[in-house]
Amino acid sequence: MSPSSVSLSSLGLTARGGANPDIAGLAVDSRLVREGFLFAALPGSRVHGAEFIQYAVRMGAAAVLTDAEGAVIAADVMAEAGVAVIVTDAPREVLSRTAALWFGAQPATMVAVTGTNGKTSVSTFVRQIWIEMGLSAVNLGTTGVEGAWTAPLAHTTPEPITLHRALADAAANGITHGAMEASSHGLDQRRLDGVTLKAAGFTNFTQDHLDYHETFEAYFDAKAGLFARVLPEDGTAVVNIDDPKGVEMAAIARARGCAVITVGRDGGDLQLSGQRFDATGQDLRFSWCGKDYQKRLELIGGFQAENVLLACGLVIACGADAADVFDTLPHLTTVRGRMQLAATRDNGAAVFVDYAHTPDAIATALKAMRPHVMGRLVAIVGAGGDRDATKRPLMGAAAAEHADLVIVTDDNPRSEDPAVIRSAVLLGAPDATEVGDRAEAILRGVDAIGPGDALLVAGKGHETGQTVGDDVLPFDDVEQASVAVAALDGRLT
Ligand SMILES: CC(=O)N[C@H]1[C@@H](OP(=O)(O)OP(=O)(O)OC[C@H]2O[C@@H](n3ccc(=O)[nH]c3=O)[C@H](O)[C@@H]2O)O[C@H](CO)[C@@H](O)[C@@H]1O[C@H](C)C(=O)N[C@@H](C)C(=O)N[C@H](CCC(=O)O)C(=O)O
Ligand SMILES: Nc1ncnc2c1ncn2[C@@H]1O[C@H](COP(=O)(O)OP(=O)(O)OP(=O)(O)O)[C@@H](O)[C@H]1O
Ligand SMILES: N[C@H](CCC[C@H](N)C(=O)O)C(=O)O
Ligand SMILES: [Mg+2]
Repeated sequence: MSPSSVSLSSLGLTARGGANPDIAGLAVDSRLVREGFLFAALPGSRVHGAEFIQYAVRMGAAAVLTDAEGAVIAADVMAEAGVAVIVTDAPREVLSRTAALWFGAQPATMVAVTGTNGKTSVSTFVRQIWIEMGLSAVNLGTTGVEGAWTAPLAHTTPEPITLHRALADAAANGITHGAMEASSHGLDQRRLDGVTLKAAGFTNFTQDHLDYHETFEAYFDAKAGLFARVLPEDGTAVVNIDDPKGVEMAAIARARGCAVITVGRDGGDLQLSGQRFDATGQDLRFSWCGKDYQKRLELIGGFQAENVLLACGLVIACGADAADVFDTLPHLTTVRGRMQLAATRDNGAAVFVDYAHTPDAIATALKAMRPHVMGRLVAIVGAGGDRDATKRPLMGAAAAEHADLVIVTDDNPRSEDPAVIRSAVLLGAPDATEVGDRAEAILRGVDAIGPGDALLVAGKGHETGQTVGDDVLPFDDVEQASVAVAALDGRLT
């Protein structure tokens, strides 16, 4: 739990001129500053936080943490107000470490997972394995804080004050184990640099978020920060080496003296050697330290086995006995909105909801369904507004290549014109049917599936809203799928 107030120096901060006021709280947004707070005035994409120092001072800020540019922008205001000023060329990193010290406790065993796809899945499986082993655990990320203790989160990797408040609350509630997602934005903005990790995981690297990072190199460098900087030298990197970028991540971690556990189909310390699929799941064969194992997984999709084995590697890296870890596999359950069976038609055709929102995830999800499906595969896809626009035609193309029938619809158009987004997706899927209204698209998709067929509703997964402009309209793919099935099978009263 955070203290009521501590001196600036006990938070490891040195102010210009040696001022050392008591600090009563931390804020990154001037509107949240209260009497005695430290205000972190960070450079932003739209504006420099230093523009709000005057406001923060009026709210009672006792200290300001900023960079050289911020110090220049607000020099007069700060001199006149007499606040303590800390200037650093790494204000985000310093804020993370300060937040860790301010909130104090975090679960003693923490792991973080990065990669384009699979972060939520792997961190959820890590948490499920720990709980199956009798430990008190949570996962933190896109789906909020879940597990032995729950709380909502607005971001996949929250900014450091929110993150460390959540970790301290978890620790205060007796949580000893935590698995978190490290998004590329979060890593780039040093949001998790104050978290003490035992292990870090890497899933895969494909296209996403180029609107923010601009180049693949910058996107890779952001993710590599988990292994090059955040993971301590006595920590363990657990990497998927089927992805060439995983081999690079392993080399980055090894060069710093970190231990490395490799996971893969083609080789690796933890190697997946066989998979047999059926209607409700799959049987896995794999090896660890020269010993073979065979386990049942009640999960749909070949890639989920990769996620599960990466999760096993992370739990083993934290000190668990491997055989105990593998014994939990038959008890793992679907991650919310990830290859989730949402409804089944009277004719046996199944509707799955999945969070695939990148070209690679759409291809992976559809390919993963094939071995479980005898008939045709129908896909419903759409792309988000105010997000990487270059991925749109590629998402359409991935659906067209791997499904037998494609319906293009809306997925959080946000501030953009939904018709423009759909036409970009349709460039990659010219034969697709365009149905803007997502509920109608789901109804049409459900109507199209006969015996042995399956429908994949991609893009929204666990989400419960459709963001149009600034409004979030209630919308849940799982619920809509059930409604559509009930309506078409005459089960609505
Ligand atoms: C693109 C991005 O990451 N933006 C982050 C960034 O905001 P920004 O650069 O746009 O900030 P700005 O509006 O220019 O303002 C600059 C500074 O002034 C401050 N300010 C602003 C207004 C005011 O009145 N007072 C004030 O103090 C702001 O708090 C900010 O620190 O710095 C802010 C403070 O640190 C973050 O909250 C904000 O995350 C926003 C909320 C966001 O939506 N981020 C998304 C894109 C994100 O991080 N997503 C990933 C997705 C992961 C995935 O899909 O894999 C995630 O981890 O969730
Ligand atoms: N190992 C994997 N390889 C390829 N695709 C995957 C893998 N795991 C999950 N996916 C696909 O990516 C989608 C998102 O999965 P998940 O939510 O676990 O990823 P994430 O990395 O947390 O995404 P986000 O960036 O939104 O936080 C899934 O619904 C599935 O379609
Ligand atoms: N965390 C991802 C989720 C995308 C999900 C999809 N439904 C969309 O809105 O694009 C993002 O914000 O880019
Ligand atoms: Mg996620």
